[in-house]
Amino acid sequence: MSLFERLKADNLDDWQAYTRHSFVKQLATGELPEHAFRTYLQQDYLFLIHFSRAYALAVYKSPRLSDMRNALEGLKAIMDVEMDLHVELCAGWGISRDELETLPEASETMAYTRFVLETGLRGDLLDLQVALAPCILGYGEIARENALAKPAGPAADAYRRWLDEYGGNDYQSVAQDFSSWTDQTAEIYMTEARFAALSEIFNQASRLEADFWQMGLKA
Ligand SMILES: Cc1ncc(C[n+]2csc(CCO)c2C)c(N)n1
Repeated sequence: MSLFERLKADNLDDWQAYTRHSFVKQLATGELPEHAFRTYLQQDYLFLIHFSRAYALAVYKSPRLSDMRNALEGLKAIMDVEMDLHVELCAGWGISRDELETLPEASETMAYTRFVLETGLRGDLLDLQVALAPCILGYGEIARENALAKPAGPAADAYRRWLDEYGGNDYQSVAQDFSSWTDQTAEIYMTEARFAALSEIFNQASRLEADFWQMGLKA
């Protein structure tokens, strides 16, 4: 069993409150109001800026050169692929890259990103990877569970594009590689005594993910 599977099993209720959140369900059917998605995506752009910093911290916290390379690949995937999706979708609403960068940051965005950064700063690479795991593995799971969804309505194209991005083979292998990389780090740092503290980090990050969806819904 991978470390991720153990963490998920230990936090199943909070995990599903995140991955099966009504934001996700409404996105899959197309019922999600477009302004909810737009608010989410704009905040997510700011989120990804700080997530890039967290991956840069993962380079710094890497015990081996191979870990540094994995962290660097993750950093590049966010800055070269994922942020472009946001820019592309926001361009469809007439919002430029410059405007995205200067948006006021919501407290949900601040809470989640600074939690991840702080967890990485005070801990080792394994703590940081566990704080990143709900984000990276959750989106992979959400896209898989909704692979057959056919969103309807005015924002259907944007919702389909979003689901395809994370459901595609490229992203699915990013998620799989991240899980394997975390298992490799666990071989160095994991002890049974640490599991409870790691599970707490995983739980907090999963709840902050659910809050992030809720921020979009309440917009
Ligand atoms: C709130 C929030 N949670 C998770 C992701 C997904 N995500 C963030 S970084 C990353 C790795 C890219 O290789 C992925 C998939 C997101 N965008 N926003």
